[in-house]
Amino acid sequence: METSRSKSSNSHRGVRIVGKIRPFLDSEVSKAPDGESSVSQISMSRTEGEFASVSFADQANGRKDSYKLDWCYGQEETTGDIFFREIKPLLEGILKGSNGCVIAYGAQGSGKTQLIQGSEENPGLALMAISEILPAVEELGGSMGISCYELCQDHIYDLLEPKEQEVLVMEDASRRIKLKGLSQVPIKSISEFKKSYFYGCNERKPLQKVTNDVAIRCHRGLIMHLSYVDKESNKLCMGKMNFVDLAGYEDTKRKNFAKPTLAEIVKVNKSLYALLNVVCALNSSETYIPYRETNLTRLLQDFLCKTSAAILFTCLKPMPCQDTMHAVCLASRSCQVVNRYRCDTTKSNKKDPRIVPLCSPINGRTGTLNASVKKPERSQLGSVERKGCGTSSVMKKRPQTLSNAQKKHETFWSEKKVSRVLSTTKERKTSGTKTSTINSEKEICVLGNQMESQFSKLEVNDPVEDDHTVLKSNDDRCSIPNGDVVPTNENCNPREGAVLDLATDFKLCNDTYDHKDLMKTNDDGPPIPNEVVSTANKNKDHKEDTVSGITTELNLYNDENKDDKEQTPFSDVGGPSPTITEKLREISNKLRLASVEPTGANTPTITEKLREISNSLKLASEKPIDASTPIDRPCKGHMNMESMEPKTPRAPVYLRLEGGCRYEELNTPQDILQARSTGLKKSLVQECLSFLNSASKEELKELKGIGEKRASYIIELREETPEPFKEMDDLKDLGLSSKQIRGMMSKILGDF
Ligand SMILES: Nc1ncnc2c1ncn2[C@@H]1O[C@H](COP(=O)(O)OP(=O)(O)OP(=O)(O)O)[C@@H](O)[C@H]1O
Repeated sequence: METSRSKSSNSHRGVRIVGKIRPFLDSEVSKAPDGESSVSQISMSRTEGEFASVSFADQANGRKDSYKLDWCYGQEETTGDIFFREIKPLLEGILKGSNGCVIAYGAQGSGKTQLIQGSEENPGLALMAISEILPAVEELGGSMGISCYELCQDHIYDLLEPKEQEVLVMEDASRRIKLKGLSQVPIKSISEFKKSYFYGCNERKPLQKVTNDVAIRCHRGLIMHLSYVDKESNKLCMGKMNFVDLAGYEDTKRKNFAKPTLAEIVKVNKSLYALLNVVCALNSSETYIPYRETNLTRLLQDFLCKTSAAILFTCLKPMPCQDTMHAVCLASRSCQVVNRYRCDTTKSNKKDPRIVPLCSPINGRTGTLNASVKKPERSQLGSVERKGCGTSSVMKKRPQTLSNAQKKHETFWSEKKVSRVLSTTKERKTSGTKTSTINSEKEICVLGNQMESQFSKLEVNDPVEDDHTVLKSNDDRCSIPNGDVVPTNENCNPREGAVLDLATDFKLCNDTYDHKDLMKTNDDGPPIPNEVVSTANKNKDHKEDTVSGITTELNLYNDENKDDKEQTPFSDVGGPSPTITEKLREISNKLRLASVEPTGANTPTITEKLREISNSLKLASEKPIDASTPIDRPCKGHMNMESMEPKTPRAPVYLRLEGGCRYEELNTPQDILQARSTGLKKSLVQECLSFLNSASKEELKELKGIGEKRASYIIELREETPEPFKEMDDLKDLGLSSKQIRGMMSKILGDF
């Protein structure tokens, strides 16, 4: 009879995943008096030499979940059947000097120990194997030995010769695994084997466990070592076979475990995950196999590799239970049949090679899983339940797309952001008695720069449109005023967003100026009324009017904030309130007008214009104001409405620059004459300098103190730099004294 393994072994690459449904126990049958429970709700279908699928009927939901495995054995099939079909073919390889591994995996009480170890009466696979190998090795003139170990909480202990030290997993120079401290007991007969194995596994406890007596959930293993000298090649032939009875998989989320137990289960599950990841990686022919995750996988490294043959038995209880379904689902993910499918689908995923779209050939579900191996986490253990099968990792990757909860979260925060803007607006409305204005050059420059950059952004992304189309949204407009309309991500288009950003910046900008040290109150000075701005901008050209318009806008905006009763920056008295967006749009249009006008080399920029205005503002603010000054200073908390009204500009005044930006008003005729003569002197000096920069050599030589040498030198300087003389001090380079310079200049200018 051809074994199922031999049929499918042609395509077998890594670890074969085989299911085994154990028979019902008497206790399980007796629970249901009518015998209903004995009718298994687990069903399986097999395609000889291909695969088997295990299905769980979920009667509550009326659906059936199927998981694909390499093969599956039913309740009626005995351990002998399994040995004949699955293990016997393996033993041939072991006898030839290769390694083999048989692992029993599944939920608690699913029949793992029974399958591997069995009992005297019902021998398990290990006993059957040794019964087969031992006579063969003796025939070859070789010897056999066994080692038994227990793996508790990721520590390995020797069961046959218990010691204080735990067994260490080490690698030799050729990267072969050495288990330092694990004893090897020679076996010459089956009875010796039974004695050592059954006593070692069932009776004897490792020394550490006796003292601590904590861990009860452990993996247990039996390694059969065989060696003989091949008579043909005269070489030593060594083979190993590892039978592993894993601790039962338990879902930590389902039951309430005590703390030490929970920690123990978590450790067990972690190692199971690591093992299945290794199996996955092998079955997917991955280059990296994650052996180093746990001691279990490190220990099994020589048995779970491409040169060794391995079978993972997934033991199943006959009645469906959550742990069994988890276990078979995880095993199915590692199954090579599905992994072939996965390999095909990976090709189509070019964007992210780590993410593979999954679709179980059986249940047709899709999912996104991480092909890279991660350390398993407790929370992830339960999350794989009833998901699509087939991945190179049993770990799930966080979905790339946003879940509803995440979307809600993000919407919440974006709404929060907008409401923060609104609350800032409201705060401004109710902020009480403070009056504010932009009153320093720096502030205006900053604001100018901000607005220029903001509007230039708008210019690029936001071509001029009809005013009414600019800020349309679902709800007529997306506006901040009065907090009536709350813009959200959903109902604001990008254009509105841009304006909103601008509005936010604008408000932030003004918020900054709300700060105490930037405010003009009764304590530290008067607010700057509009008329000063108007005066400062009077007689300017159209462009300057535009800029002053902007300034007026800003002042209006600030002046609106002055109203301690209304304190509504966006509302006017007796009419519908223009929105901030409308105001900003107006400013935007004015700025655009200003920016599209042809500008000469000397045309001042908006910032420069604003700086000019700032200077004027400074001048006004620094001027001492006496009682007769027509500008009323509002008391703190009271708005001076008079200052809001348009005023006839005062007569122009003469100003004298006193270094930097400080101006001084000139009142007496003497002051005015002095100021004029100073200006005249400066212009005469400029005339002299331009003469020196342009006169011919002959003309230069006619000047006092300029001879042949100096004239040639001046010409040389002019060849290097077109205008070498820009200030009086530059003349000192010619080696002239002050007296000589004065004489030279009087010659140029002639007598007055
Ligand atoms: N093939 C079988 N025929 C009859 N009884 C079986 C078979 N397999 C398992 N059993 C019985 O089922 C029970 C549980 O089996 P076993 O102890 O092997 O499970 P386990 O998965 O090793 O449990 P644990 O995870 O607790 O070690 C035992 O009483 C065992 O006798």
